[in-house]
Amino acid sequence: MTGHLRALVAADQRRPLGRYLAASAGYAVSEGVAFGVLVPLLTALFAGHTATAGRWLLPLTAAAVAGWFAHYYLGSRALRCSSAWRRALYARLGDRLLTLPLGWFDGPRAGEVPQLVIGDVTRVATTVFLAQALIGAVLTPVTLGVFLLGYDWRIGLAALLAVPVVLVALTVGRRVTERLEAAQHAATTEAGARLVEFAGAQPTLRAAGHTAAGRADLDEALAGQYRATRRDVLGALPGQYLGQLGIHLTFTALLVTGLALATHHQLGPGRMVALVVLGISLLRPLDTLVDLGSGLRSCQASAQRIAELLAVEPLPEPATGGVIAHSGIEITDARFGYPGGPDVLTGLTLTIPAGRTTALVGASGAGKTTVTKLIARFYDVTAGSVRVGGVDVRELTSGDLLDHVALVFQDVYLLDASIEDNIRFGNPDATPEQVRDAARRARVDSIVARLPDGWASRVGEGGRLLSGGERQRVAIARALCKDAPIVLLDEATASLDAENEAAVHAALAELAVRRTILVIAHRLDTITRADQIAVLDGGRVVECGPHAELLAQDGRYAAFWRERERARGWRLRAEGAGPAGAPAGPADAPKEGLSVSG
Ligand SMILES: Nc1ncnc2c1ncn2[C@@H]1O[C@H](COP(=O)(O)OP(=O)(O)OP(=O)(O)O)[C@@H](O)[C@H]1O
Repeated sequence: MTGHLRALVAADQRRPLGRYLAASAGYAVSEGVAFGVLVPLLTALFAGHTATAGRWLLPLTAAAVAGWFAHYYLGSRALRCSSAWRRALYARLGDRLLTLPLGWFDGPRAGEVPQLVIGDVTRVATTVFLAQALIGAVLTPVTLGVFLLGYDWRIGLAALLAVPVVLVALTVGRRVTERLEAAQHAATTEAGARLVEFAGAQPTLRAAGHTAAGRADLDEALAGQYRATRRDVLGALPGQYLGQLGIHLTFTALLVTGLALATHHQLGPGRMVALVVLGISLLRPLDTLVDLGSGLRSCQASAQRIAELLAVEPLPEPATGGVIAHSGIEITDARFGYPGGPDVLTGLTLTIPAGRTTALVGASGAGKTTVTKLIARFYDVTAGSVRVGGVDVRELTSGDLLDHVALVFQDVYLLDASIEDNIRFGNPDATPEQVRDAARRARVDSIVARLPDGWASRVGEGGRLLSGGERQRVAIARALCKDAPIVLLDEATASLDAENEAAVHAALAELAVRRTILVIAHRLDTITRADQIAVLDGGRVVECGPHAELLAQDGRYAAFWRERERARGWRLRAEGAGPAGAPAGPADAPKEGLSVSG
């Protein structure tokens, strides 16, 4: 066991695993001994010395019985070691996932978690079985080699010289097969992906009347898969037979050596046959050895992925954090950039007063979401500070910070559970009355009224059975249920129908009572109702104040506002004059400058 694999064995598992490996070694040697004893037994039998042969039967039987018990013991031990290792890895991964910086889940590795937990852990745990097979494939031939050299150095030497030849033949054959299998696997994956894409695009393609579009890509991928499978089937055969050819040639060479010795009366026929059989037995496990090589490489790759995740450092935090004195937030001269990227915030300063609503506006990519993530400490600023309730977030425990903050994302993720459970998720200790009250205030009760099973209706994975606006209302109810004094909210950009729009606004108004709200505002209504509006540009707050004050400043915000007013007027005219279903105008077009919709 090497490198990352060894590093994944916990201290308390080392001893039982060591015992298991030692027992595997004992078993492998005893197998070699049992084969080795066959030689004097067969020699005596061929020579007609049945009494001598009978005497050799005793150690042979003893070795066979010991081997049987060892095999049984190893089987149950392997299962126990493997499942204990799997449990320990799950526990370590679970602990690590709990302490990973929240920002990690934003990054490219987050998508690998299911593969890591399901595939990689299982693969690493099966190394226990591979290790036993590996030990057998090495130690049994070594033992046989020792016996063979002791019985007849010439046949022993011939068999040992054949080892590298057979190993090279098997390895080359295996490489050829693996390369072809990899190409075939890639082609199959590609064809599968094209098929899924083709199926997924059907509604769009049919709606646009392009039923044949996308078919060419799919046909090409299927043809590629057929070609790769054909190459694999035809090309893998020589690869597979190359190794076998090596073994057969070696068998012939051993037989010729034995026959030559027997012809020159240097070896009896019985002994010659027994030694040749022993020589072949020495070479057989090499096939397994080469097979195990590729299995072991994939286990090591899995171990490396797990080790990399376990090595991700949590953000440092104190054992006992400071005391959050109020629900105001101060961001001072904050700089931040995502790993490997340019700075998104370049010295941002913003005071978010307690109990008030602050709207963040700015062009797409200006860093509005990033500001909320720094407050919830998904990441740490690289310079400057973020203070919540007067305390730097780095001096708070993550538990304390997240107890005070509720997050309502734009792409709300709901659990595939009932609406009630989804709301309770914000506060597992909430009473049924508190849950219903939060739901009522977030206008979720009207959603419940139209669902077939009422409160018990499941919302589907991610909440797919609800509309975007409805999902956000459930998320607001969840935040109300949590009753955190600070709410960070990314308003839905999706266009909402009139009922949802009104309900979301009513829910937001409930949320704003007594709470500090930082809202990434996309709607003019939300912006104008905010106590203050912070305009982000170039990684800084360039203007901050109430709507009327910012308009009076006649700066960036005022320019944006005039633009929106013009767009709204244009839209009203277009709606009044245009044909039914005509585009509504710039209000629905991709936004330039500040990101809001009217
Ligand atoms: N996890 C991430 N890793 C790397 N870069 C990121 C990540 N999240 C955001 N960014 C980049 O940081 C910049 C600011 O992104 P952010 O999401 O904060 O902007 P935004 O103002 O909220 O934009 P929008 O209004 O479009 O949501 C963008 O250039 C974005 O590409």
